[in-house]
Amino acid sequence: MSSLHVPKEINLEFGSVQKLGQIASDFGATHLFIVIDAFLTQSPLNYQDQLEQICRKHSLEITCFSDFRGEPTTEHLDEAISKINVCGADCIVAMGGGSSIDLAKAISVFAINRGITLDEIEQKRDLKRLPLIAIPTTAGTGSEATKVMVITDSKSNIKKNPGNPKLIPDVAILDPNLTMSLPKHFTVYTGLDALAHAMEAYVSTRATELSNHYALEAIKMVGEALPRVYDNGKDEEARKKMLLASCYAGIAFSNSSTNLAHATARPLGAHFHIPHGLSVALLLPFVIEFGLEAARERYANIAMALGVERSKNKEELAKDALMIVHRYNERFNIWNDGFKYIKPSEFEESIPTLVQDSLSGNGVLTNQIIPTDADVEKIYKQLLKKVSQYSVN
Ligand SMILES: NC(=O)c1ccc[n+]([C@@H]2O[C@H](COP(=O)([O-])OP(=O)(O)OC[C@H]3O[C@@H](n4cnc5c(N)ncnc54)[C@H](O)[C@@H]3O)[C@@H](O)[C@H]2O)c1
Ligand SMILES: [Fe+2]
Repeated sequence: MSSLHVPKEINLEFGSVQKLGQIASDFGATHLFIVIDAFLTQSPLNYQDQLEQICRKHSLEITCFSDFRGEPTTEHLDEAISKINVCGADCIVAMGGGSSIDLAKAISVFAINRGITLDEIEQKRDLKRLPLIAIPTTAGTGSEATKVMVITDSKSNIKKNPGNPKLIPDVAILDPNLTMSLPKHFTVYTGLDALAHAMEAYVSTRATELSNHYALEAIKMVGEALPRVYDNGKDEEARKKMLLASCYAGIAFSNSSTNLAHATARPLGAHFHIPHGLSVALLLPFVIEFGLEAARERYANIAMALGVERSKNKEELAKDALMIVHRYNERFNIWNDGFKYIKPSEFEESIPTLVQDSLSGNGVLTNQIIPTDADVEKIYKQLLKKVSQYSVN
């Protein structure tokens, strides 16, 4: 049976952030705890001021939490919980990329479940949380529509990603205006993350008819819009398409799964502080190569969604899907950017740990072929070889 978990409401339009006050009032909220990326509170963006104005019109009290940088950790979460315990807000709003939305998801749970641990969240069927409204400002994670939150445990330095359908935000507000300021490099990192979500969801052994629909639509939209937003960040139509693609890709993987590209990328984020989208983009081509034979027909369909001519045979089409992803990495400077974070000798020494961390979670169990330690080691070595070529250029 195919079933689909999605937010109760998704708004997609330029200017839709203006609806926040009304949406929160409809929940009966009186005091919003706004988790906002620190960068977005600064001039010239001043999104915090904009939110305050929108909320004032509806007589909503607000408390902002923006004391965090980078991807969220349990330390950030503890600080936020201390703050919300004092102000007593009754609704959480997230504005930012996946980092802000995931932190907001965690706050919505930990604010009313004293003593719960990240590991317990996945198992708890009747998980309660505060109402949650998500406003993404990157087009990549789709966290506004997913049941997953990614938080690094500050003690173990492991990126944890508990999933529970109760974590899906109640409302997603997709306002493409908010993504127009995203710099080129984050535009492609996050855009390739969305592509990876959709591709991995589509080739997963947990894929369903419903998740496949969202996955293929997302792949098609990324293929059309990502090169356009890379060339011109002010292309409004393409920005809107990327935001929708990211949301669809989120729905796809949240109702199917991600796979080996995410399982191998997560330790790169934790050990080398590589931005999430970049770490996934660096590994995706090698992971596709590993699974190409086993999921040939699926990769052929992906190639067609990316616009490759249908007259080719399945084997050629599947290889084209791989070639397109390699081409994106060249065109969007992914290898060069990867080299800024990966120092070859340090990376080589870490490979055994990276392999162990990738295989320690359940992230590889839905791969068409379950990889061995040696398979994962080979994937990291392929990446090392590739970025090493850039060190001499
Ligand atoms: N919950 C999920 O379903 C899910 C899925 C994939 C990834 N993730 C997690 O999400 C996090 C990454 O999120 P992300 O890729 O969206 O990046 P991010 O939220 O970390 O933001 C990346 C950078 O972009 C900046 N930024 C954000 N919006 C901007 C805008 N409109 N204009 C200018 N700058 C802006 C931020 O300040 C930050 O420096 C990681 O922790 C990753 O593991 C979660
Ligand atoms: Fe991702």
